[in-house]
Amino acid sequence: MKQVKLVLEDGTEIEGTGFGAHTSAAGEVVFSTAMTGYPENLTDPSFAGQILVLTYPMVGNYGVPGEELYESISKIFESDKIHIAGLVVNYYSEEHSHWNATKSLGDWLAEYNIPGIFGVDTRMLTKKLREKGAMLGKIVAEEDIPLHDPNQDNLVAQVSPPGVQHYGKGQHKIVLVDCGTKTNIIRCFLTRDVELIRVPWDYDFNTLDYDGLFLSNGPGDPKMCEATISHLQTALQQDKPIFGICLGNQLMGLAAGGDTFKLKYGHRSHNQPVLLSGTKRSYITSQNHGFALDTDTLPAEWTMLFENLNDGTCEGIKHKTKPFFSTQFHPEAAGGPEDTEYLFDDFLKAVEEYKAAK
Ligand SMILES: NC(=O)CC[C@H](N)C(=O)O
Repeated sequence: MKQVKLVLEDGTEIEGTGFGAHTSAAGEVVFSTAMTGYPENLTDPSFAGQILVLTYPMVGNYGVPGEELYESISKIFESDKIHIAGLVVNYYSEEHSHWNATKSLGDWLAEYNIPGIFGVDTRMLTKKLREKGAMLGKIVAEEDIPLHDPNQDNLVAQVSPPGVQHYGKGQHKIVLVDCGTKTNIIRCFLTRDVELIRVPWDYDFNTLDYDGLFLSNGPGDPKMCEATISHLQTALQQDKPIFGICLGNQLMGLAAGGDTFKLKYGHRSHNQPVLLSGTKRSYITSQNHGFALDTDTLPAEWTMLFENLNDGTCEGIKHKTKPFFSTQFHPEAAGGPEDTEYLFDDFLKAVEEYKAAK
């Protein structure tokens, strides 16, 4: 293992030990306070372009599970590769032990040419990111490289699949617009009565025959998804149920005529409290986002569905009369609490009602 360093755009330089691939990488440095779930986090396409700091002090101790398939998608991972640009941890546990581990975290990172750095005071680093906001940064091994802002790239186009795929044989035909979907969203649909048509981010789904539309999570600035927003504006003219998660929530808001903004340092953890509007009921949710919808910009036919109890930001919206709703948090979890998975049932109930009325 060799010495490497983490360099931030404010000039901070932190020495540490390299693990994973011995290479340099640049990206946006963000932190997650989730205590477990690195196999899920690292393969979540929403992390594309980001150098991820995990605040949990010991990482790697349960290794990395082997690949198993469920209906041709991964049973365990959230996509078929690692999407983060780099990983920053305090203590890397080189020795792992878990019943389904097949390799170490370091070997897995190396397989995808992703660098990691450990021996970093992640508390100090997280405080800095909280005070100054998410910053650009780089892990530097042998070769110095320039900083790079991934939010200037169309990351969704990079992670979205090239073609259409079909799954399941259920009675409700759902189109999943894949802007970088987590596979647990697919699993959540396939354990219900659904036939899923998974289409690329810029596919004109209005040409398809379907019962309900789903908008996935995905990386980067939602305003980059112009094609999706424009197709969605057509779908919003109709009455077919629409459900969106995370990036899907931001796209729903943008298509409705609202605006998004970049949060100072985002929400990335498994314990974000949200309030269901009009009730005193709160849920603990899994989150991973750096942007948010500005609810003040929502047109009059829309209303806030969930609110973040830490900072008051928008955690979901719904249309006042049509069956359209979306959440900024992750009802599919993976990792994190599954308390809001019932929203998939609510969506399919809306689909049933729509079909019955037709
Ligand atoms: N998980 C997601 O879908 C993230 C959405 C968007 N890229 C954000 O950071 O806010």
